[in-house]
Amino acid sequence: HGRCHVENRDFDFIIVGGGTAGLAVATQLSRALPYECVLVIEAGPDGRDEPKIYVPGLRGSTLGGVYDWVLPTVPQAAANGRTIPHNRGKVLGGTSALNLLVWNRATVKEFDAWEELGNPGWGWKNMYPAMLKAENFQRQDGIAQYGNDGVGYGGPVQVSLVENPPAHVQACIPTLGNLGLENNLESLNGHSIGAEYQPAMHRVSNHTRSYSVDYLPRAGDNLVIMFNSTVHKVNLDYDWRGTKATGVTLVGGKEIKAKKEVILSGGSLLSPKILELSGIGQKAVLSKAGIRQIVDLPGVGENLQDHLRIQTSYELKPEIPGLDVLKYNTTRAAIELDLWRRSQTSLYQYSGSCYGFLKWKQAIGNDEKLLRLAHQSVDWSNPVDRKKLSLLTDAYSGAPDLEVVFGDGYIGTKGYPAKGTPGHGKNYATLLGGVQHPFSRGSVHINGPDPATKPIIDPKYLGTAFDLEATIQAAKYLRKMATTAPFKDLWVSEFDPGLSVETDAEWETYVRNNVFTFFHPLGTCAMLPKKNGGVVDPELRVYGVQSLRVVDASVIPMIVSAHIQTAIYGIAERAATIITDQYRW
Ligand SMILES: Cc1cc2nc3c(=O)[nH]c(=O)nc-3n(C[C@H](O)[C@H](O)[C@H](O)COP(=O)(O)OP(=O)(O)OC[C@H]3O[C@@H](n4cnc5c(N)ncnc54)[C@H](O)[C@@H]3O)c2cc1C
Repeated sequence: HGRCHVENRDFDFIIVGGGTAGLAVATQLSRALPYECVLVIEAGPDGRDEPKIYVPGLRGSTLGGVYDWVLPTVPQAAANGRTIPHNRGKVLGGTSALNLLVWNRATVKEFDAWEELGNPGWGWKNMYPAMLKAENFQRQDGIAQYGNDGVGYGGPVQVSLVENPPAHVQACIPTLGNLGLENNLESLNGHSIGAEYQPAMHRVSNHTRSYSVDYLPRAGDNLVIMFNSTVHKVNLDYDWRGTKATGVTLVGGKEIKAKKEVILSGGSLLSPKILELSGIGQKAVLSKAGIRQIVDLPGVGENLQDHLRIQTSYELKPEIPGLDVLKYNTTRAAIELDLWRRSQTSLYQYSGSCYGFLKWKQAIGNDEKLLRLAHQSVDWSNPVDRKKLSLLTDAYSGAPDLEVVFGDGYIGTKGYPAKGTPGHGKNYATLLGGVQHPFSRGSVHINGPDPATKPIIDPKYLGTAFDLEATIQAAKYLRKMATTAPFKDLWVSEFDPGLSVETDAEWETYVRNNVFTFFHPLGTCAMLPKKNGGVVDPELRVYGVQSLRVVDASVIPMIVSAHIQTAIYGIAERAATIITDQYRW
């Protein structure tokens, strides 16, 4: 078109944040509305030529670096005052450029819960096809790890099962089988309970990360991206008739107009910040920060939910090959990277893991204590809590309570042992446990009027009696997995926490010192009725403001039992359909 140019002062749509959801919604709008100009404003650089991003085996190496916002929580009282860092992508693709590649899906009843919480059209019936649109499932030769149902074809994000899992990952299905969990070959079809290999966002042709930037080749030339540009706030016009978003102001003062809409896709820890800096939010938060309130919206930055994670780790027998060798042996790492570059079998192409999803009863037998604590931990006035409780107590909900992961390499909270310390030069397997529906609910708010200041993040980890006990039970179940064949025959010693940890009190201490995040913060601009703390309506429009939507993980009303990117792509796809229907003539 040529008429849509990055130097323009006005666009039809401005998308704030070129991340996971942002690039998906922007691309789909540009295709469906070819006569409109769509601008994506991304705070970070392009990054598509960065090996640390596109080599699957280098995943994790960007955390804490230049492509990461690094947003720490405030000290978490119930986690012994520890601060837990939240990594967030500050680069094209957002957090999909930094994440650990897991591609899985939550269950039918959980998406139906979103709908039942007051959001017509957001149940499984609509979310499932929207999620499938994002993906292209690739079957590799000779891989029988997945069946047929539950995967999509023809979408931009390339997903596949990964060849040659290491021995300790291969032990997953038989070990969980010996604990009574059946192999589930179609775990992405809304019924995830079982033991399963799941796809990774991995392009088979050249073994690279596939992520939200893979939407862009499908975009029209009416889509324009502005890099290294941070939005300070949304510009609002307001009078007695109401409030309307008219564009954005960048850090540095430049203003850009949006003739139709501003769409916030800054992610769950940064979209609330943009709303608050614009004067949309809770009175007390805004006045403390010295921001004049324009729209009173108490839900902004509240309802923060996340998956609780705990892990145990095992030093592998010397004859079991592991992936930590890439950390301690630079010569071997260089050889493997060279093999990867020449498209030959390499440790750097490996990007998968194997999982179990369970109800508590399957994991621990007697779940009475946990259910009792759940009843005590619920905020009965909160519909989201009541929904979580009903999924937890319904033995037939099909919504798992516990996720376990057979991870490759050392991924404990201490970090891989430094050179010269005990444990260096060894290979490890890490088992991870995730509590799927914790009851603690936190918040994220601005810390003053300066857009350069990081937000105050308080997830209140382990903040309820249920959350603490559930995390302890998760940790104990990991030990049970580790001591079950065939996994038990692969290791020589338990590195974290160490087999001396046995009593309930010892496990509690371990959990408080090591509880971590699965990096799934969400819910901070929740799609809920306003009276229930909602920030956006079922069309993702911010209450009380015309022409302003939020499209990212912030709108998720209730956390679901899966890694959340498939749900985020589904949200972006649905948002694009909703917006297009409004503007197509
Ligand atoms: C270490 C880690 C591992 C993970 N592993 C997995 C996994 O394996 N599987 C899975 O499903 N999920 C995983 N997740 C979670 C998942 O990746 C994220 O939930 C998801 O990518 C978030 O998408 P989003 O669109 O909400 O936000 P993001 O993708 O974070 O996008 C937000 C974008 O907005 C930009 N932005 C923010 N503020 C501004 C501003 N003011 N101006 C301009 N631009 C701005 C940011 O730079 C960013 O590009 C992981 C997360 C982390 C951190």
